[in-house]
Amino acid sequence: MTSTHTAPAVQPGTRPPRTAPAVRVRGLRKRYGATQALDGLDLDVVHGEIFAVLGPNGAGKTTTVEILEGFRTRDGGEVRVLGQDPATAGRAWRARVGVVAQDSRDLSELTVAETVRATARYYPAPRDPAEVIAAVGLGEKERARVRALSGGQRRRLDVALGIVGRPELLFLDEPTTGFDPEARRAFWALVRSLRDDGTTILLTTHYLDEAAALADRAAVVRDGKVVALGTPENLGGPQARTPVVRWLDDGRPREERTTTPTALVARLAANAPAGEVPGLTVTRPSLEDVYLDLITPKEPS
Ligand SMILES: Nc1ncnc2c1ncn2[C@@H]1O[C@H](COP(=O)(O)OP(=O)(O)OP(=O)(O)O)[C@@H](O)[C@H]1O
Repeated sequence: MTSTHTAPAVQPGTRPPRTAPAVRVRGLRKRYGATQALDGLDLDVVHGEIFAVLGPNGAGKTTTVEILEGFRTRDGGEVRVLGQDPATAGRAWRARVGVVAQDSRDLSELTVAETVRATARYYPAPRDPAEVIAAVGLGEKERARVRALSGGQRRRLDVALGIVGRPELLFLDEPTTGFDPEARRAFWALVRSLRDDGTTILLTTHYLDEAAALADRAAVVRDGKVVALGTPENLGGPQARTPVVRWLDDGRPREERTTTPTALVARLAANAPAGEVPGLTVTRPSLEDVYLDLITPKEPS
């Protein structure tokens, strides 16, 4: 059972507006043995936006994010994160970057409050640990030992540890895995409040509704390359969201994409026996439909 909570706004920051991109990646390459994990990946993340990286298992999302975080080496390509190369950037740079990695950290004997306070000490201008604990909905658990937390609560602690240093840029790698629906919505409110506070956020997620709800822009990665880029509404281009009319013609399935589905349905109805078109449906592709289409390898025509 998860406690009810709303995400309070994080204190407004006073960062100056920036014109340089927060993240700039050109031609990123990484190979593990026979696997070409990244194959010339390009990415730009603008200051102050929530940017989602989408893609199937093994597409190269975590490899990309960990190179940007300075935790993995690259074989080739240019990378700038907050103006520096993460491969050589020092401690001052690291203090400006927040990381919520896929794997939970193991600090089992400490309490939630001790863990967040200990992490805050590493940063020059941390957020108030108590406020951060409340913001992630762990207020009632601050005296609990980390090992006694549920999986979803531990994930929220990961988020608290990622934001307590008041990062300019926050990496969230599949942050809501294991959250119940209410906790996800509270987390989304928290992420939006961080963005409104001026934090740039790079998010990887398998939840298309999460990307649609949060992202200002999204990239779809497949086979180590970006195959589509845009806002959640226009990803895949205008064609991708064109309504699809499906019906049965003498028992055989038919479908047609059209910007004037009403006219097509009227034509079909006029020709149908007794005016009923068998198996008729009209659907407007969702972000999930567009995404699944983008990641499906196409047969060469
Ligand atoms: N340390 C490693 N050693 C060998 N191969 C690796 C290693 N890390 C990743 N790979 C391979 O590189 C490719 C990209 O992996 P990566 O973890 O970046 O994908 P992902 O998009 O994050 O996947 P997921 O959605 O499953 O987290 C995969 O084929 C993976 O098996």
